[in-house]
Amino acid sequence: MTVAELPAQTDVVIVGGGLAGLAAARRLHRAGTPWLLVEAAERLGGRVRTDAVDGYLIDRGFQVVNTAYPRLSALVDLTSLGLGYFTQGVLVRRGEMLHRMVHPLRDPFGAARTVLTGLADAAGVESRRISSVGRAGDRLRLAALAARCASLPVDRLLTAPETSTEAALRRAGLSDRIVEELLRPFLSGVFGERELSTSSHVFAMIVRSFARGRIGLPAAGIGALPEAVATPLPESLIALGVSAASVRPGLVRTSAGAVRCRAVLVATDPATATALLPALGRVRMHSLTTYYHSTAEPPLGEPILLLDGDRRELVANTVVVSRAAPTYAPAGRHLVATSVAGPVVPPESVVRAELARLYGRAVDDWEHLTTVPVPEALPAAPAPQGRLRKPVATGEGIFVAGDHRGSPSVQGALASGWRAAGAVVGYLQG
Ligand SMILES: Cc1cc2nc3c(=O)[nH]c(=O)nc-3n(C[C@H](O)[C@H](O)[C@H](O)COP(=O)(O)OP(=O)(O)OC[C@H]3O[C@@H](n4cnc5c(N)ncnc54)[C@H](O)[C@@H]3O)c2cc1C
Repeated sequence: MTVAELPAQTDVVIVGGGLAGLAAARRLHRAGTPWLLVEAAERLGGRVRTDAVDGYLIDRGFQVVNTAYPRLSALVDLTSLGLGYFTQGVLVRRGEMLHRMVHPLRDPFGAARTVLTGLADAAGVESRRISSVGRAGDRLRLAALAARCASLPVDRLLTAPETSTEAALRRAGLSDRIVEELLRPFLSGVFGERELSTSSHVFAMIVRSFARGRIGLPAAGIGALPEAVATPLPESLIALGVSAASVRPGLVRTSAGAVRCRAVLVATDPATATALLPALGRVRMHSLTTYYHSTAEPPLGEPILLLDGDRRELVANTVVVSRAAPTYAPAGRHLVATSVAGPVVPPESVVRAELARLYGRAVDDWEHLTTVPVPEALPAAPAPQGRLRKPVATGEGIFVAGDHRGSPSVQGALASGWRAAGAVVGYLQG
């Protein structure tokens, strides 16, 4: 729809065309409720987008599709995305050695196989002496935790006593070593914070999806995700480049004029949602920065996340993304994505030195393509959250969705949009 065609009236105005707004539109569309979506940017997707630059696919920060997200697979035929998958498990750098940690549920007794002695393994990893990450019993405890999160009903997980993630890891009996060498670096890249102050309920949902699903990247980049959610929606009901300036019951004022409506659904980023609806209160955000490098000689032979077990607390993870999805780099080149959690954006030279240590090889000839800082990447969800699924109705026909209304994730955003649209339909029928 062009800006000039903005209707003066509709039943529901959705503000924001990220995953939450698009999921809401899908539900309203299915219900046959007239709606209009206004999106401030010139394209849909919000925080989930991909730029094609000189033959590389540069996602707006390293982020992945998890096949176990239930709302995602309900809205999108995942096979249509041409997903390239990452290896299940991770590599951990500790001193001179790289350790392979296999997926705890696939191989709960696999500690011995974290050992690679002298021989190069499938990833081309060589290690010099026998050791492992964590202490005896850690793998079994980790497997038990994963099995519990994978098998219990979600409601049970979300009504279990709530603590910080750090406290939940200690309560599960995991050793300081496995927390510091594996879990803290891994989770810092998921939460955007190293303190592990994030609610144990969010942690349980994350573990559940990692235990039940696989992670991968769409062949066309992560931006293919919102495109796929939007595919069944008529373009004539979506106004790009139109920003909502204010919302009040029955009226949305936009940069292209006012639209009267029966209900408003605010599905913007958290900061804009609070600006439009101050009663929501401020939402603190966590930051993530991704460094993209290109190389002709990839440091690993498989698509596996490499973590820093040396407690250097800078790089959360690094991965050759083009090993999972070869479309991410032009022929003869590979794309390496390296994530740093927190508001500080270290100079590329500092990150490059860390990459040389982590991969155990010279990286001087790697080309730095770009650094993508996302200061407002994920809403903070510290314990106690109380209800992880926050109310979506604010009263007088105004509704709110977004990853700040559920778990800070793709699933949280989609589910909140779906839930809010359901509430809107009920309100309009009521
Ligand atoms: C670097 C990074 C890595 C991540 N990694 C993962 C991951 O691996 N797995 C995972 O599950 N999640 C991940 N996430 C989180 C996930 O991307 C978000 O939770 C999700 O995209 C949020 O969607 P949303 O619709 O709630 O908000 P947004 O994507 O922020 O969408 C809000 C939309 O509203 C629009 N808007 C704002 N103001 C206005 C206005 N006034 N008028 C009209 N429109 C407006 C914006 O332009 C935007 O399109 C990651 C996020 C980042 C940034």
